[in-house]
Amino acid sequence: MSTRIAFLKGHGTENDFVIVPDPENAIDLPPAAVAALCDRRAGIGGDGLLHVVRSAAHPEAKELAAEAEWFMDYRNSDGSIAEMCGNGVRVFARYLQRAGHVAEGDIAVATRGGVKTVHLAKDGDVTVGMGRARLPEGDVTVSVGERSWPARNVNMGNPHAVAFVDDLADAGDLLSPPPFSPATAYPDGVNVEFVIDRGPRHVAMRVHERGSGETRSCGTGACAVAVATARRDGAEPAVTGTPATYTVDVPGGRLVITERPDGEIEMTGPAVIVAEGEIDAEWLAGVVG
Ligand SMILES: N[C@@H](CCC[C@H](N)C(=O)O)C(=O)O
Repeated sequence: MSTRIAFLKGHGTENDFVIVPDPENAIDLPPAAVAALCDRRAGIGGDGLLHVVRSAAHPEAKELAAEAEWFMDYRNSDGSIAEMCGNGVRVFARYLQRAGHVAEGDIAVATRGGVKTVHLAKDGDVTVGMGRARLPEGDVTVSVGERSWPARNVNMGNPHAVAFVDDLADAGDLLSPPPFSPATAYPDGVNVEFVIDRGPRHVAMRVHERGSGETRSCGTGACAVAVATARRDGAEPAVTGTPATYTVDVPGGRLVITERPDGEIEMTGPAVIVAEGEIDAEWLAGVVG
């Protein structure tokens, strides 16, 4: 009889994740295993995978264990590692609540982008403190086919290029990563957001995620978009002393993002667990080879 591995499936604004609870870090998840699990036809399907591990049991998070009991070992659907996932961390917290590992209120989650505070109500939306944005200097351009746009370089722990376009359809089918220049701007690749205005402090975006392709939402991307739009609008909370709140529509829903005068960014949106089941460990071992 084959061993079975528990999993859950969840999403935040339709940015969907395979969740693998593994408190003691006992499950081997090489990139090929992650890619197989995230495969929408031959696997479970997801934009990424949330490996749920106690910080003390993970070499990358051990030193954060005193601050945060749980580590979000996030992987993109191609198996690559990313520093942070804003929708993922809200879904991760929702899972911890459902599993009885945490109660309502504020909880700390360790990520490769540092410890994040997530506010969990019993039901409803989940808010996460995303930290501060960094805005590296220098002009960046992104392209789709023959068209190019200037983009704002925003780092939310992970890299983003934010381009304002006339129409979200201008981004085309986004079946491959939009090329960018200069090549030195993003040595580890980049998430690219295409943005249009919808109204005062209200925008809509599409995103091509590094390691996952076009997704229906990206939390770090929505924060990057909010910050880039605020700067374009001349809103700089650190200078004005007034928080700036932007509504960001994504294909899978809506996120609300506030940048405070101290630079800290909060993002609020839904986080839902939709299913749970078991992975056949023999199948997984077979696909990894
Ligand atoms: N969907 C995520 C971002 C996931 C990581 C990204 N693809 C990267 O490689 O940086 C989010 O909600 O932030």
